[in-house]
Amino acid sequence: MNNTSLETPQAIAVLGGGSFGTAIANIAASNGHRVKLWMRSEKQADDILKNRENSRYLPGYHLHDNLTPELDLTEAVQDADFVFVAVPSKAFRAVVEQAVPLLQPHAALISLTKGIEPVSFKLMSQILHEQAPNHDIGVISGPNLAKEIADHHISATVVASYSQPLRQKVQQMLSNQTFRVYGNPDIYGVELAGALKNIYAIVSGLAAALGMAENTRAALITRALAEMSRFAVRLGANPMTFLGLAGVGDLIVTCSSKLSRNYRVGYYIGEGDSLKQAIKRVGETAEGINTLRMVHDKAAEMQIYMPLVSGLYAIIFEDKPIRDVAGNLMSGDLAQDVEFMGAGI
Ligand SMILES: NC(=O)C1=CN([C@@H]2O[C@H](COP(=O)(O)OP(=O)(O)OC[C@H]3O[C@@H](n4cnc5c(N)ncnc54)[C@H](O)[C@@H]3O)[C@@H](O)[C@H]2O)C=CC1
Ligand SMILES: O=C(CO)COP(=O)(O)O
Repeated sequence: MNNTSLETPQAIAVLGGGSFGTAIANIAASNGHRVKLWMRSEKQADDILKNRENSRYLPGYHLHDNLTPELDLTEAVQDADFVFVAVPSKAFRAVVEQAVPLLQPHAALISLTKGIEPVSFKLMSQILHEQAPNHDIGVISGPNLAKEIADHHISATVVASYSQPLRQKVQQMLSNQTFRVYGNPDIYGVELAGALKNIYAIVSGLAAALGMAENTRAALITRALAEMSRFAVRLGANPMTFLGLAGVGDLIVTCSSKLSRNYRVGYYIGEGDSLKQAIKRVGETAEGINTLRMVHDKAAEMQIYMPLVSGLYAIIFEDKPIRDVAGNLMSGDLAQDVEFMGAGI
């Protein structure tokens, strides 16, 4: 990574011109950096050049002049000091494989993606470590609905990396009056939190469509936190990470807002749509369905108790009636509230 001060404009590439890639690219551009936003669609790139707007993924938001759309991957990354990857998890490896041979030796790679690779159960940072072992690597995750960021609502996020200089540079590069970036060295925990919360957003959307009360929402979010930290600790993450923005913060927002695509998938299923209809109706990336499959299988393999994951899986993939699943959740063995306090209290 280069050591120039961030008062000097940095060359930044953002790979993926969807809603989150565009929102983060626009923050960096507005902070004075030179940003190339790599995208596949010529139509979208033209739209940005002519109208300074990504009307497909982030309609109604003006994009800063420092942001340039780019269709050619080599042009996008060859001079970049920092490369942010914002494509869905299923496309992540293929995009990174193409980009890495084109990078400057000092370039850092930062994932914005909240998912798990199908089949391999790898997180995006693990793919980055495999593909680019000589580059500094980080991830960004937190309660960050792209439209609210673009709307300049006060928001906060977390950059996680083993490299303290990289954390600090990303904090400086992206922070502004309405966006505040915190650091965390627990890259695996931050990333796992961002992926897992999508499952509970679907549960919460589904419950909301069925008339969930506020007590119910609070119970659901809190038990989701217990369940996801139990899983993450067994996989080697630090449970304390789940008390931060990437854990509690992101659970609160995605389990409460119709701006979350995962919440909407659940909501539409609760209204009676099939999974296929719900995904089509959302029309954008909803990582939680793949994550649900992956986590369900991993929890079974490692014998980790995850009643919300099992319940949602049974509703979506085994056609179990929602009422039966809710009944089972309420009649499980009576348990301790905060399990990391130990059994002796
Ligand atoms: N939208 C949001 O509020 C947030 C999204 N994220 C995460 O960011 C990641 C990306 O999501 P969004 O930008 O929201 O998705 P999106 O659905 O808005 O856009 C996805 C973008 O990726 C592009 N893409 C898909 N496959 C590709 C490929 N093979 N090669 C090149 N480009 C490809 C699409 O053309 C599109 O531009 C997801 O993992 C999501 O969980 C994280 C935080 C907030
Ligand atoms: O991760 C997000 C907000 O933090 C966005 O959630 P969705 O992918 O469900 O829209």
